[in-house]
Amino acid sequence: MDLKKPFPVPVVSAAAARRAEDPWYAEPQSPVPGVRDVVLVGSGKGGVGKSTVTVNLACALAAQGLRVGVADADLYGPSVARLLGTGAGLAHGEDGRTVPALAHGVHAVSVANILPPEAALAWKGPLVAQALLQLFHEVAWPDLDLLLVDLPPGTGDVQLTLLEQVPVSGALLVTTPQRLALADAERGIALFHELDIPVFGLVENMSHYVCPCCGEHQPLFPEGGVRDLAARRHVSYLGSVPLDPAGQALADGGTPLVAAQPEAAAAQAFIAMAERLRAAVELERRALDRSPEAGGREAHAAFWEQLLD
Ligand SMILES: Nc1ncnc2c1ncn2[C@@H]1O[C@H](COP(=O)(O)OP(=O)(O)OP(=O)(O)O)[C@@H](O)[C@H]1O
Repeated sequence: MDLKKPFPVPVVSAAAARRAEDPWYAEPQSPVPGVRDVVLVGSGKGGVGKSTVTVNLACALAAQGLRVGVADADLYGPSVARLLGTGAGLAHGEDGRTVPALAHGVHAVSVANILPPEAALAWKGPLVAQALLQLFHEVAWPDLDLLLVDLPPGTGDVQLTLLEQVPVSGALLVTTPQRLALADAERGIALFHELDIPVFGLVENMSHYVCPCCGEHQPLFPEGGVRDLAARRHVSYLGSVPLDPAGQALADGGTPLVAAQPEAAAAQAFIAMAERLRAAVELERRALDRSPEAGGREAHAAFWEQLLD
């Protein structure tokens, strides 16, 4: 490969290019059969714990009685199957559709289950879109209250494709407290807001360490940045998750902390966040019920503003 040549990836995604040509462009959105709410879990940067947060929130929501699924849309680094311990091979129904794995009360499918692993990294625009939509329409999802979608980090083609083609109830963003991570998280919020997708909140991960001897909270980075970002961009702060080395070891073995040690400080943080997320999804539903048609957007925004005041 000639490294002096520009890397042959378009700067603007295929979806964004279409959008740029025609500001009114919108692909038809087809609902995911049987799924009530689709909630995206995003992050500005990679490695901030987005997949860890996704599977632990899913386990917590399932333990609270919701029917929950996780769709791993992280084409470039799918890790949900590993984190839930579901392995790579999935069954297929008589109609040929993939049947999600069930682990810790959570139904899960990863792009890694559907695609040959070597293919995904080399894919661009239309193929990415095609693969993603398979995840929603060629999977035999059972009836679900909530389908959490683990996105790749950043604000790229996957996000735009999903937002154009799958009806999404809202999103949450995971970040660590470092300033670089915060700057990218802010871009993520901006993308969702620009596309009128409610942001249910910010999750602060690996912010502190809880001493196992005395229970003291020791901050690992400068404090307050995530809360400030949430306030500045008018989104909820869903809470902070401590760095938990034991949880990390469990995750590597395919058992989410919430399932293995629900009493651990990090697990308790996930459980509390799951309750806040549930409440936010319900509020969004009520807001939509009040303003179901286009043109009711002001009523919808007013509803949220009133709650955030
Ligand atoms: N609170 C935590 N305490 C300890 N380890 C954590 C915590 N959160 C995440 N980790 C660890 O950090 C690593 C990265 O987490 P994870 O894969 O969830 O990040 P990610 O944001 O989804 O990454 P990417 O999107 O780049 O694939 C993993 O090894 C995970 O176990």
